[in-house]
Amino acid sequence: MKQGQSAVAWKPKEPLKIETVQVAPPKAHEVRIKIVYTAVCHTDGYTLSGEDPEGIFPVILGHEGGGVVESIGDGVTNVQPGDHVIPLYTPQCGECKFCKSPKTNLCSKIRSFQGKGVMPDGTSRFMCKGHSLFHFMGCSTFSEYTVVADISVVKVENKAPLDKVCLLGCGVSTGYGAALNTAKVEKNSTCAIWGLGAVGLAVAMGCKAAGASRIIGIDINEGKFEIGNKFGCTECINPKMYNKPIEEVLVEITDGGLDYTFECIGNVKAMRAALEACHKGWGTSVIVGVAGAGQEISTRPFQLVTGRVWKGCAFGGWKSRDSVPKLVEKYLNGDLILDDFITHSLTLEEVNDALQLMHNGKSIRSVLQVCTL
Ligand SMILES: NC(=O)C1=CN([C@@H]2O[C@H](COP(=O)(O)OP(=O)(O)OC[C@H]3O[C@@H](n4cnc5c(N)ncnc54)[C@H](OP(=O)(O)O)[C@@H]3O)[C@@H](O)[C@H]2O)C=CC1
Ligand SMILES: N[C@@H](CCC(=O)N[C@@H](CSC=O)C(=O)NCC(=O)O)C(=O)O
Ligand SMILES: [Zn+2]
Ligand SMILES: [Zn+2]
Repeated sequence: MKQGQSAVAWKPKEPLKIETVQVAPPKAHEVRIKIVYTAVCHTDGYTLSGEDPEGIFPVILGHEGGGVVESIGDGVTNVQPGDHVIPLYTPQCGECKFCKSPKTNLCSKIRSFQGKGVMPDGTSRFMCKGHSLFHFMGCSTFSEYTVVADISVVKVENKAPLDKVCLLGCGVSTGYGAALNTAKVEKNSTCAIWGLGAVGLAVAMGCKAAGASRIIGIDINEGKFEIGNKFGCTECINPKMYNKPIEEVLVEITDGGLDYTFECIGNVKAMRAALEACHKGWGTSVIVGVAGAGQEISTRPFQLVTGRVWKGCAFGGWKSRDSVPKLVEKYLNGDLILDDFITHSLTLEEVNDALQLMHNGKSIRSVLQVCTL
């Protein structure tokens, strides 16, 4: 048993509490990790808000982490103690029908357990004050020690700074992959991105890398425009500054609509606007944002009949264990930005401040130091 500090979400909507948590040893095909850094993603705040249909409490949130393997269970061959690793909320078993298909990255091997907040044997490794705590997205990185399935973790080069590459555990990989893998943005194409948080900015980075000629950032927080331009937006607009729907504005200023649009907020009205801003005949809209419980998308079917395509992705469509080390390498070679996403460097004790900064639109990513290497 290992004992360490974790930020525990005892109930929805309540501040997280730093608690001493007992973390059981890894069972077969499990890995216990000492988390060194974790970032805070909008999805952590979403689940804490009580809007996640799969939200379950008490739980240790966090899924954008970097750490060092502390111990491994029987049968683990892909990592060993001392390895630097990134936990993966989208695992890759390599054996299920999803993993075998080149069409998706959604491994199904342990998804049902992950959604129930337990390890693949149906139990938790976390205990606090006599209570069992649930795992979150198969990662639970707001914790000094965590246990994950071996298919949910990948080794990265020791020289990769964990306070930066932890961002590849979710937001940056997601946005970058949404542009490159899901939309497959082409050279000289036109793109628009709703929501200039880390995910939307990473989409912009992907669109720029693909050679898009016009990348329009759309956000109600004009404080995000400067960083939007830095990540490749050729212009940024605030939908509230127009007296007609933003999709109409966009269709007008782009000669009939965009080639690719991306929703990176989790707002179903923005999802509709993003679809309807697409060019007739070929425009593709990618849903990346996660909408709250009970919300549904709608549009006139005519929008699809006339050739627009509506799709979405999780973790940017990356097959996780194959791709994350390559993204790390890209970062180390200077071909992928990570540092500029980090607006705040805090500690695990300051996790509630990090959540507040996110909700107030003041941060892109806060990276929390959980312990020292
Ligand atoms: N599909 C997937 O695999 C993944 C999905 N997600 C989801 O992606 C979304 C974005 O995540 P993240 O970048 O971390 O979130 P952030 O909160 O950092 O960014 C969202 C941005 O959208 C802006 N915004 C809010 N409402 C509107 C609106 N009506 N119109 C235009 N802009 C708006 C926010 O403004 P303000 O600054 O005022 O808040 C903020 O700048 C979330 O829904 C998250 O859950 C995240 C990771 C993976
Ligand atoms: N639990 C929610 C859905 C949440 C969701 O869509 N999560 C994304 C990742 S968001 C990361 O920050 C995801 O990977 N989805 C695919 C999956 O299999 O979960 C709900 O029940 O609506
Ligand atoms: Zn996330
Ligand atoms: Zn699989």
